[in-house]
Amino acid sequence: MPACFEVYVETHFSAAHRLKGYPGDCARLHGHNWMVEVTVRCTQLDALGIGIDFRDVRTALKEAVADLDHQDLGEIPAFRAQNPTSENIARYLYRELSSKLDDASRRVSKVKVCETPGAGALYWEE
Ligand SMILES: Nc1nc2c(c(=O)[nH]1)N=C([C@H](O)[C@H](O)COP(=O)(O)OP(=O)(O)OP(=O)(O)O)CN2
Ligand SMILES: [Zn+2]
Repeated sequence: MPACFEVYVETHFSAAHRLKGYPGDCARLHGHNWMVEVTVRCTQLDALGIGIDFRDVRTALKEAVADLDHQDLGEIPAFRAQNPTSENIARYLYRELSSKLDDASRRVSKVKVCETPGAGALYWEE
């Protein structure tokens, strides 16, 4: 069986959103402190025993999240045609991060987004 490590880094961002068509208060503009966790699957370790440096993951994650931080998410092009739900934000960040971090020996395996402690969504592609 091939060796497999998963390396993860978490961060937060603050933003406003509304869920168009939602049958309740989430249809109104409101804010969250979102938690985002990215997990990178690595099949090799370097000479230091590192699959991917936490710092490299954190840099990519902070760059991706910077485009969302302190924004009204509905005004961001990625969320004009789809609601900025946890699911859609997780998919958006997965694709942003995959384009920066994937290589021959590692790939982003999942992104987790939580709007409130204990409730969120995970996205991955198989
Ligand atoms: N599957 C999803 N369900 C909901 C989402 C979502 O993105 N994916 N989003 C919302 C709203 O954004 C809502 O603001 C968050 O709801 P909730 O987790 O219930 O948070 P509250 O602060 O409203 O918690 P209460 O304890 O209910 O006050 C809804 N659903
Ligand atoms: Zn919300």
